[in-house]
Amino acid sequence: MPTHVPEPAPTPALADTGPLDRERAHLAASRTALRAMRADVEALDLGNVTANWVNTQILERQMAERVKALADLSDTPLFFGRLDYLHAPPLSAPPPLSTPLERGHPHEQGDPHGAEEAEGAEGERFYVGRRHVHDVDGDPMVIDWRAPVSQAFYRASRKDPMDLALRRRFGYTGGDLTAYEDEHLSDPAEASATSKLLQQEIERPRVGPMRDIVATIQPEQDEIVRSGLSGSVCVQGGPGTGKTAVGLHRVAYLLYAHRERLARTGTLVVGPNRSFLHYIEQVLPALGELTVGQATVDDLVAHVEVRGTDDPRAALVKGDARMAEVLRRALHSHVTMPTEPVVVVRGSRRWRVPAYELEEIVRQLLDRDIRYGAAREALPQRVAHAVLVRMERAGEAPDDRVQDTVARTGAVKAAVKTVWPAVDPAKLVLRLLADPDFLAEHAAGLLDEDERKAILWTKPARSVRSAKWSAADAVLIDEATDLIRRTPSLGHVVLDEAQDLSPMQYRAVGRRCTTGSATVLGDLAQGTTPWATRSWEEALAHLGKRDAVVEELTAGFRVPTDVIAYASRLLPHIAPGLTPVASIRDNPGFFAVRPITGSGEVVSACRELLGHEGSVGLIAADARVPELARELTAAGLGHVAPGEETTHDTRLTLVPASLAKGLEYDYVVLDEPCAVVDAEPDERTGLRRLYVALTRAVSGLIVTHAAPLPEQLLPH
Ligand SMILES: Nc1ncnc2c1ncn2[C@@H]1O[C@H](COP(=O)(O)OP(=O)(O)OP(=O)(O)O)[C@@H](O)[C@H]1O
Repeated sequence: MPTHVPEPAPTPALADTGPLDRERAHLAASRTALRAMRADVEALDLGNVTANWVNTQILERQMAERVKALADLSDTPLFFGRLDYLHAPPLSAPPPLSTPLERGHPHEQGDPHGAEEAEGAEGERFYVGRRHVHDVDGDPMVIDWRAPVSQAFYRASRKDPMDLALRRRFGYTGGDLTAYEDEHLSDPAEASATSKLLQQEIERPRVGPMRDIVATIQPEQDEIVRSGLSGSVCVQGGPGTGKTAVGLHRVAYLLYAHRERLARTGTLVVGPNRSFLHYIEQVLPALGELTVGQATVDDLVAHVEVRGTDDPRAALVKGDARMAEVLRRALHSHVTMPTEPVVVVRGSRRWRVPAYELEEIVRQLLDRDIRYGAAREALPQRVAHAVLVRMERAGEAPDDRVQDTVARTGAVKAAVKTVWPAVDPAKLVLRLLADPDFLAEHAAGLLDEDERKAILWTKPARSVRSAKWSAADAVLIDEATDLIRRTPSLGHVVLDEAQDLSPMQYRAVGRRCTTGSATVLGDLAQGTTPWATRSWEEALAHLGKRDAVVEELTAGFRVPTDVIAYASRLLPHIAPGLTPVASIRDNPGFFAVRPITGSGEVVSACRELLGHEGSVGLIAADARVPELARELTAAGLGHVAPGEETTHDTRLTLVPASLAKGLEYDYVVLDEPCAVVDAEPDERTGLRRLYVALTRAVSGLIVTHAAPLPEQLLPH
């Protein structure tokens, strides 16, 4: 959470302390009301609600979560905006609400705006905040930012005032309300001005993990945040355009609007690595959402222990979508057509289903779009049914219990075992990677000889346990697992830094939201894997979300103008055709490119930047990290690794370039661009890695280099 909120610059409105005092009084009253709401939940006697032990446990857990969600965090403003409507807002459908605990209070149920009249006779006034707060009579004091009535706070403009007489933004210092800023959007005489509070929020020094942007979501971001649950959205956006922020706020919005459904099906945020997930993990809890899962793609497919690595060539082939077909063929090759009849003995009679009829049953199952495992389970019943038909023809009247019994007879079981054997997904992949003939047979027409050679193990593993599985192998096992048994689908998945996923990884994520929707976030220019996404259309097809709407964000909230202009010199070489980011930061930031003669000067640059407020990152090619760590330590500069907590005294993070993606620091020292480029297998990937590293700074960047700079960075 943010630990520092700067004092807003005085605005004309500040001169009049009367209104500010009234707003402070409303804040104090809202805090009291929130405390009362919390006390109400704590005092709930569950014994009266349910006599069932399991239900009590569930309710207790929900209650604990709700109590947590109702916490009044002293440094988090309870509301950040006020809306005075000219007229009563039009009625719109309320978001569906479920259990009393989720609803929180009966007054949240029947209120179509997400708010009743906030201040009765005073008119239609709403305070917009992180969560809904009501007084003892159930009248709303703060409206959830996600409620329909709050939308005008984000979207209203002079062109479309959305019936607002006034939009007021509040400025805070710590938890204290210290400023406000008014816009009378319907007043043609009032000139439009950029919001200073918005600018201050954007330029606030970064400390610690990512924070929410709920007070300053921009209209184009809000459109994505509030897009419906049924559709998938893909957001292409350059560094710092708020993709991650938008994705997280979208989950929060969807959880509000479809709480019951998503509580049942679940939501998940997928990020590139642990340090990134750690960086973003506080955003949703700060918005009162505690139930969203977080995982890397590797976590999702963790069927085996990953102890091996692939060379890029092997990883490229293993990640190719053609592997899905290879696996499908290999799996189905286990099904053999029956050559023997099944003979079931019951009492004195023998019932015989001939091979050709069994073959017909097997063919029907193969033609149906059902999983291998489900078909295998259906087969004994089908065979038993064929037996029953014969019994009926012979004048018997067997019921369904007889069919079950027949399905369990040794004869039927033995036939199923031969015709449709159980397959272990890891063993299937093991055989493909270990047995050249098996691979050649099922990859015929799909993979050429070189490709097959690239993925075959030179030293074939003997067993699933002893195999040195790679991350790409685990994805193959996940695909095979899904071919055998359908992976359950979640209600919504947010996929961040998507551009780095292989087609097979997209498929792995896609099968976790087959019946749900997805928010896909990424930047084609930041793709640094050998299989990096070339087009969103293609990626969405692998994900199974062809119908997703692709949106582009181009306004940059992170990187200062000079720095983004410098980094954008790389764009024609790494992603021609992409729109460069336009920084909306007022502060031009600090930017220097320094030729140096030794690592000591890198340390000096860090020391210099630590003289400013906020976090500092030293980003370097992975191989240079140990040497730089030694230099920093020798110079007495404490530092942490990404994912580790910075402290007041240790604000410096030493970041291997491979982990910089998605992260940001107030000030960055970028060590030796050439080394960052050279560490990658090809120049384009190297330049993309450099682009990522160059775009992590919020307030200032120093590039230090002893070797010449990559020529693509020189002015054209
Ligand atoms: N509307 C906004 N108001 C204030 N800050 C914002 C807004 N949108 C984004 N930001 C801030 O800008 C910074 C960059 O946002 P974010 O990390 O979501 O960008 P990104 O597009 O995911 O970047 P990258 O491509 O580098 O991963 C964050 O500090 C975020 O909080």
